[in-house]
Amino acid sequence: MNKLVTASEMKHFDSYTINTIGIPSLVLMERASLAVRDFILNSNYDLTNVVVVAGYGNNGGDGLCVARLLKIAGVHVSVVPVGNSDHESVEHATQSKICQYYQIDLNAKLAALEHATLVVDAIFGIGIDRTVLGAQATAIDKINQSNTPVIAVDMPSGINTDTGELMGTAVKATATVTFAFNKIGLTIVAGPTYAGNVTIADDMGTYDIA
Ligand SMILES: NC(=O)C1=CN([C@@H]2O[C@H](COP(=O)(O)OP(=O)(O)OC[C@H]3O[C@@H](n4cnc5c(N)ncnc54)[C@H](O)[C@@H]3O)[C@@H](O)[C@H]2O)[C@H](O)CC1
Ligand SMILES: [K+]
Repeated sequence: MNKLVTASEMKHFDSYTINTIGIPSLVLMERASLAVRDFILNSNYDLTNVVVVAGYGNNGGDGLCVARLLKIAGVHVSVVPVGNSDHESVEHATQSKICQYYQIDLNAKLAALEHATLVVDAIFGIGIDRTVLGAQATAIDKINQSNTPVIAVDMPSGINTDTGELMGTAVKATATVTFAFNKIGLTIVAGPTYAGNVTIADDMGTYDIA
């Protein structure tokens, strides 16, 4: 039975894996993104036009990595950036630089959702810590209005990792691929409804220091 973790427990396992054991964060990001890519490629979703909606943290970094991996697999994919680029994480910047070598549109507009056949939600993961407002709330509402299948990266954006509560608004995902361990917030309150079918990518290599 896969354990259920909180955001802080997950962050503790991540940092132990990265800083003590020595698996680089970009390696974990690549393994997480490969799990999302495999889930998508092994599914029956229409991959004619995949749109990744990405924040500027590491959840967004995963989204950029997924976009690259799908492009390499021959999928037509574009990225809609959402949020404040001043808050870009180091890993997100690295993934953004890599994507530029694969001719991926990293500045698509939200209007791209009107023609998407599949949406990848990479706005927020376990780092969400306050009510969703502004550009991120607009993006989430546009995703929900698009009536397009949505694959959430790690968490449906807007759902609190620990409580399962809506942080103002949240992506209503068709399916969620969550990393290493299941999250408490995916199993209670609004989590199950907004997560859809949950797949746990439990072979990430993230160390479980019980
Ligand atoms: N567990 C693993 O093995 C791996 C997890 N990864 C991915 O990293 C994210 C967590 O990334 P992080 O940068 O800590 O946070 P987020 O990307 O979720 O959020 C970004 C950033 O946004 C700020 N924020 C929080 N709430 C709000 C809000 N309501 N409005 C605006 N901004 C907000 C806050 O500062 C956050 O830091 C995890 O989910 C995985 O997807 C690794 O990449 C791969 C391995
Ligand atoms: K997400």
